[in-house]
Amino acid sequence: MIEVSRLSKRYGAKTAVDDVSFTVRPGTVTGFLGPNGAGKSTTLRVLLGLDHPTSGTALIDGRPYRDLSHPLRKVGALLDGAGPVPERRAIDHLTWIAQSNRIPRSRVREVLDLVGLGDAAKQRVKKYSLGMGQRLGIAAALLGDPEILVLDEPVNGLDPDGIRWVRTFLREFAASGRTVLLSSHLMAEMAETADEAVVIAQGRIVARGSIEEITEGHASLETAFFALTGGQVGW
Ligand SMILES: Nc1ncnc2c1ncn2[C@@H]1O[C@H](COP(=O)(O)OP(=O)(O)OP(=O)(O)O)[C@@H](O)[C@H]1O
Repeated sequence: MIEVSRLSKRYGAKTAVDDVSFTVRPGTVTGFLGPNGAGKSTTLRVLLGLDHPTSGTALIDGRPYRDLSHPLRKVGALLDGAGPVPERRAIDHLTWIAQSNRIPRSRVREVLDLVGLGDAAKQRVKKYSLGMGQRLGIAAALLGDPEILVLDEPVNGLDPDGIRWVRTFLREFAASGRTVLLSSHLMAEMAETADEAVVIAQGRIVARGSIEEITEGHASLETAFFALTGGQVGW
């Protein structure tokens, strides 16, 4: 369970996240939606202990990320910009993460097979396509066989096959009773993948609930989104 409660984050005079509260329940895929600059990445960074909140809390099973005894076994994360060293082979990249987190080496092969990179395990990461890179990021998030996945824009750059693969994977992951929080700019995709959504604009929550609740009275999740966020440009 993820519980964000009255979370605020200011950078100098700029309020990036303003009194944000929401929960993400096990067994669901929850979409985190918002225009550019809305505060999604900031919220996820605080949740993952990469940044300190100005006030409020972001807890994972009742604890801040930094207090988890085996963080990778509890939460797997894919954030923008946290890529592997391009010269490294994929298998070495994952082995390094596994070893530094006391995860058995055998798990590296498992996650590579799980994301469909088994045959490309020994290629250098710089030879990977964008889609392969995203799969490798998801493989890294899965190393600890976590109960919770937190993914920032996981389908960015993926082709339709790749997008469908991520969707099916996340649906199955949640169906097994685990928890998924993912941000995405792709409304149609989010409507297919998520059960619940949290919509943020200018640092504040403007809607949360099931996709059906948020879409009610609108032609689609996308039109609901534009109505809720004031049709801000930048999408
Ligand atoms: N380190 C920082 N210093 C100053 N301002 C920041 C910092 N990080 C984020 N911000 C500002 O906080 C606001 C929220 O940014 P954030 O990256 O969380 O938005 P986002 O919803 O993830 O947007 P995007 O979809 O573009 O990634 C933005 O106005 C951004 O410029």
